[in-house]
Amino acid sequence: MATNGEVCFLNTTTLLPSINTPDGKALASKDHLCHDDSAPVVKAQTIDELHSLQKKRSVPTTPKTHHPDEDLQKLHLQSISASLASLTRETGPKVKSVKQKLDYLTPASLSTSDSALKFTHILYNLSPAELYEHAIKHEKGSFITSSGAIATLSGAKTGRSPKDKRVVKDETTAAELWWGKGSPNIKMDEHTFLVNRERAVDYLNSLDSVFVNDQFLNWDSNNRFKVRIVSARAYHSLFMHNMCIRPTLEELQNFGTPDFTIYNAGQFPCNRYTNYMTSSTTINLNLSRREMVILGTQYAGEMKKGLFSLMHYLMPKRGILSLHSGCNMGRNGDVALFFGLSGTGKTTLSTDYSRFLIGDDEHCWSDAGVSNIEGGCYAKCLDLSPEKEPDIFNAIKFGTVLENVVFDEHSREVDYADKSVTENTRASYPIEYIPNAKSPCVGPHPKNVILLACDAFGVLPPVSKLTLAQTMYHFISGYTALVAGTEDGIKEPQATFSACFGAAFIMLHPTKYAAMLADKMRKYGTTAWLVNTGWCGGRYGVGSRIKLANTRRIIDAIHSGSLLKAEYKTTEVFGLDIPAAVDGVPSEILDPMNAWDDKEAYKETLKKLAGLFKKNFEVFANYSVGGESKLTEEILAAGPIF
Ligand SMILES: Nc1ncnc2c1ncn2[C@@H]1O[C@H](COP(=O)(O)OP(=O)(O)O)[C@@H](O)[C@H]1O
Ligand SMILES: C=C(OP(=O)(O)O)C(=O)O
Ligand SMILES: [Ca+2]
Ligand SMILES: [Mn+2]
Repeated sequence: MATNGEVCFLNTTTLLPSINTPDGKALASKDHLCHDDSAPVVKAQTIDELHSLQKKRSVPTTPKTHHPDEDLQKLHLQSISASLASLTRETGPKVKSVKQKLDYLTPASLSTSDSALKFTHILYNLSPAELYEHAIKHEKGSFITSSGAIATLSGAKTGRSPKDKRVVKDETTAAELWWGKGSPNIKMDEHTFLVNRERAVDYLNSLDSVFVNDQFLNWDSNNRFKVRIVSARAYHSLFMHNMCIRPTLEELQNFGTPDFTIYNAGQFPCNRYTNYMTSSTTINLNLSRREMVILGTQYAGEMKKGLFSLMHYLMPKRGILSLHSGCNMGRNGDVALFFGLSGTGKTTLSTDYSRFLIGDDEHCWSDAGVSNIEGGCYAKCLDLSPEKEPDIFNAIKFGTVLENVVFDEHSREVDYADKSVTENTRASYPIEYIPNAKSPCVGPHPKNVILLACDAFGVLPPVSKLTLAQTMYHFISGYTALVAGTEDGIKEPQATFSACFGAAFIMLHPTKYAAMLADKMRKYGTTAWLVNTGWCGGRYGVGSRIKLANTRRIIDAIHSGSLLKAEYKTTEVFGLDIPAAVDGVPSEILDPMNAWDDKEAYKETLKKLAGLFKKNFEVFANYSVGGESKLTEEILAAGPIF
């Protein structure tokens, strides 16, 4: 084919109409043949010139070459270069931003390897439109859907790999972190971390270009952190653009050195012969170096949840509680937190058209109130419908990353019911894509905390009011039960217990977070509720999942304060206080015993679940919560009795 300015002749010249030149003289002598002079002529002499007219000079989100403070500019580039330093490139690669044609930084040492001679283009804080183009040009499986979102594949991994997470155990972290049975922190040593870091950095440097995102964590301006994400895929860069807080141009120019850096070399495996590695996937956290390395998984959620782990270490040091929770606020300033494991409804229920969204997944509770850690949401898309979840549905537009969804090859219409790739289909979008998101994403102390459990056993009541001791018991337990397989036939629900509703992300012993929660709830007079977003009227296969509309009415009654005034009775075994009536909800479902036809089956299932709770709690029985023996005793007594 002909390229730029070259002409390729086809054997049809005799059929061609006359051609007008820029000066208006027709090339062919035959007059008036397809002669069209209605359109003005472009102001360009060459194709290159024409293309250069297309892009208007903008204020890039990148610190500019002609930044008034050249020293600052240079420091910034050196900092990016330093992030990518390795043994073969002592000062990092020669950094070049493709946008700006910057002078290359010359390495201090002589070039000793091919790697050191090679340029690596830095694609720095690109816009969503630029990232779309990169993804579509270079990343197989990237497509624009009919609503304007970008569909992508996360590769072999479509969910997190908690068994492949490693945390560096050094002198400091040995003493500070929770290690051993039940802990998510599987140790690795500093040397092995450096081996993996080098592997990731060398991989990234071997590419023609890498993406660098400089962004923030935490909307609480007194406790904000600067993060840098170095990645190889436009998908990862756009995902983090959406999920972290996006800096203003001014904030970016004064960014300086990041507090924490992620090296995402997810397409490249770790070497499984390396010490401490048990597969070709590894996610490594080094708190002393303030770095994270990802090898062998492209699932983008690892980055956001890795940063969340970091916050679970840094925040408690400052007396701030980090929580795996959604958060929203009513018009009167009443804040609610929604705790729960994956799939229990944090994102769905915190996104509520009648309330302000503060965040869907990660929050801090300090003496100043609550703050979102992130700048975006990460919603499950399976069976998403515009009727049931309009705000999330409408957020899936230009800029949104749609992971692992299936779409029509022609219309690019997404089929949200299709789980051919995975059940864990996801949408990542900036929080402002939700119309009533609050900006900044902060709020006063919570009036209510709502513990969500999706109970596929169907024995937990749709709603119950908790005492402080019960709140602690259920917070430390972190229960949910989902159904394992989707193959035909009824499958036994799988009970999951995950301390603090996020055991995969906590860094300290669960009782540390629980003590802080108890302390804050007492101090600020917060009420706690347990809401079952799972089955009622029988276990999975017999009963059915409680309708989202009913759960929403229950949540509305909590927010409005009307549920506080209801009449309560106490259930057997779990000793939960359940209301007799909730506005708009059929009363017969409120007591799970009523809802089950087979009362014997109910009692049996109830005891079975209670037994699982008891067994899970055994490991915590010897720990005191916040050094308060009275509270510890109360918590132990707040579990099921049978
Ligand atoms: N009664 C219900 N309450 C909450 N979610 C429900 C309910 N019934 C069905 N769902 C579905 O369950 C899923 C909850 O997932 P999500 O809100 O993303 O959980 P999380 O954010 O806690 O991981 C959504 O797909 C939602 O549509
Ligand atoms: C992103 C995640 O969070 P959640 O499912 O709670 O939304 C995850 O657990 O990978
Ligand atoms: Ca989760
Ligand atoms: Mn969520």
